[in-house]
Amino acid sequence: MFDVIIKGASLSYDSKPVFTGLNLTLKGGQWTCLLGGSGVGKTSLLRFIAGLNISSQDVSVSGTALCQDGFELNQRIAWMAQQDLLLPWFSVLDNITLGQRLRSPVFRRQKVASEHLEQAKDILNRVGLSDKVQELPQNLSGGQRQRVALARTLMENRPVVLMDEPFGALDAITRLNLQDLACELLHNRTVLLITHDPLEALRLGHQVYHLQGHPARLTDPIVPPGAIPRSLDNSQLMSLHGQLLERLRHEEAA
Ligand SMILES: Nc1ncnc2c1ncn2[C@@H]1O[C@H](COP(=O)(O)OP(=O)(O)OP(=O)(O)O)[C@@H](O)[C@H]1O
Repeated sequence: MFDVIIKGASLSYDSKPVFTGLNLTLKGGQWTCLLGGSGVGKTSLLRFIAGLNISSQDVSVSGTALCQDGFELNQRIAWMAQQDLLLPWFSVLDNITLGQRLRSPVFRRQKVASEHLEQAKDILNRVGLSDKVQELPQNLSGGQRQRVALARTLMENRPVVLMDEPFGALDAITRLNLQDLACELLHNRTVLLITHDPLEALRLGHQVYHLQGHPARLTDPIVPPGAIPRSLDNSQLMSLHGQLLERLRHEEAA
């Protein structure tokens, strides 16, 4: 397992800096959670790490995001967004194997290769959707759709997973269940999770950072005790939650 090291990350849109000189290490095989107010630059930082912010006339980018072992980072990343981004005319199976099919030679794209079919069925089983293989996304609940999105992320089988508020639109119980499932299935991956929810960050994060200010900077990390996903009946967690909410409230007001 390798760390992902972000050094001197700077990004401006139309000469307005969103963040400058940010340093952050995503520890290999651990979850790093990033909190921050709307518009502070969380998604921009995720895009920076994924190499999706290309310098142009309006966007200026500098700094590096590198794997500690020296290999290219962008081939090792899977991305999970808040919207499930499922194609409505494709079945669950076709949606989660889309990446594999797009990477096959053109004449084979219509059909899922047998090794991918087996892998997809195994993953759908693990996310509890083995009875929805041929279903269209419109016939699924919000939680089921996000489970398909998680299955698609797992199909990519990448060691680094960038998650942009993937549970944000779900009800409280579905959200807790999906947090637990993601934790189990992404065990040993290096995960960066953006969330607006301090409790989610404290349940899932080995390290929890807060991005704040203009240009944005990272606060020192909080390192909650215990294995993830942390239980909600853990009094230490609830006390940290209270402290973190107070801290966020004061920092936002400052
Ligand atoms: N392509 C763009 N061109 C110009 N400005 C942009 C562009 N993308 C984002 N911004 C601006 O950069 C800032 C950071 O945006 P970003 O999407 O990274 O914030 P965020 O913290 O992810 O917000 P949210 O939590 O609301 O999704 C915002 O002020 C936004 O308006």
